[in-house]
Amino acid sequence: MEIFKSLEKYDYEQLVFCQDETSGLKAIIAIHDTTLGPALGGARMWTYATEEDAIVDALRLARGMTYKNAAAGLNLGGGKTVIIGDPLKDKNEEMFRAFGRFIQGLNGRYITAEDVGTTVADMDMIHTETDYVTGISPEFGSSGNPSPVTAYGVYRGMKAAAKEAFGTDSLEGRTISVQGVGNVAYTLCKYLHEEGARLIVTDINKSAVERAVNDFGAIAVEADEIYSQEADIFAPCALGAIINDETIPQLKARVIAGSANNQLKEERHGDLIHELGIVYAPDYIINAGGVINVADELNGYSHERAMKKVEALYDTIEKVISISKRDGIPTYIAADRLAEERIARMAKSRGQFLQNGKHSLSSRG
Ligand SMILES: NC(=O)c1ccc[n+]([C@@H]2O[C@H](COP(=O)([O-])OP(=O)(O)OC[C@H]3O[C@@H](n4cnc5c(N)ncnc54)[C@H](O)[C@@H]3O)[C@@H](O)[C@H]2O)c1
Ligand SMILES: CC(C)C[C@H](N)C(=O)O
Repeated sequence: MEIFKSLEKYDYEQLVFCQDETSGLKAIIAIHDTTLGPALGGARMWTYATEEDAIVDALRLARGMTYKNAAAGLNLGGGKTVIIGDPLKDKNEEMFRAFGRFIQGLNGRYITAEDVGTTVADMDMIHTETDYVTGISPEFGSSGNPSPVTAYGVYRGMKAAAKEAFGTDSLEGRTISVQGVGNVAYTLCKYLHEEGARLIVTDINKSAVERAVNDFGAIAVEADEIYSQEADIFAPCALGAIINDETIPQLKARVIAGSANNQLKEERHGDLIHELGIVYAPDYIINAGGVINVADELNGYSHERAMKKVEALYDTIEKVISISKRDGIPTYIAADRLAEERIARMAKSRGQFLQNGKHSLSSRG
């Protein structure tokens, strides 16, 4: 892999390799763009088949955070970490503390949080070494687990997308197929069930499926059957690249609205679903609830204030759909425009982020 070529492609600022033999830490921090502020993005722990896969994932996810944070109106840039390892077997305290020291070494250019495979407890361990971590335990004045708030944002965004497709935002009686019923999707299913939606779920983790079946009367299907279900809405809430050449022909849903990052395998898949008349709620718009919630810690966390902002993701999805219709472009391009225009406007008034003093994270316990 030609690393500098990969960085040049989307103008990444920095790629940091973190290695600590004692704890087994092997992590890659990608900082995409700090025009709007320090790069905030979660740390994903995953068993990557190759180091190249890990680098590619870190880069893709970091760029996604630049767009997510910009479109959400946050004064934050985009970054992400991948930690190479099995979150069920390879975690230890020294690993997260070593990672925390690497973050501290970046002096505020990167702030971390949870992502797939990491938890509030992991963030607390990182916090013993650095203040540049969010989503730590509420006892520190922090916002805790971002997943339920992400779920609320997805629920709100899904309603806005449903309004476009069906003329009403009520989800009562709608059939919604949910791929992956982990941290975010469990709470999403709760909202949907409470509104009277019919749920079809799948997960490679059988106990996650059982929980959704028992708690919400969901119908369980095999992992590869989820795309072809007779559903009104498809909610991808597992991993990325699931909208692709194999899955698009199977889809019957008129709306795609879920929490997973990087849902389109390639941009052309966004064009394809647009041509098919599917209303696609762009991933980084609809799943911004978690980052909006953790970012609120930088102002001294208020759950009420954060939830108000997350509620407004309904309006952001409506705005993206209206740009898409006005300009005759797919929603993923409309979302990119929203984010890019904000970054360009701010770039005129400020250059690269510099940590020039303190922010309110420094005053936490
Ligand atoms: N947690 C957040 O606040 C947040 C915020 C924004 C975006 N996201 C994104 O949302 C997605 C879900 O996040 P989460 O925190 O709920 O993660 P999670 O790990 O708790 O849940 C993901 C679930 O998907 C399942 N899964 C994995 N591969 C699958 C497959 N091929 N088929 C079916 N199920 C599969 C896993 O077993 C797991 O139960 C991720 O893409 C994440 O990046 C999460
Ligand atoms: C900052 C975090 C809550 C990030 C979250 N995992 C996301 O992808 O948006």
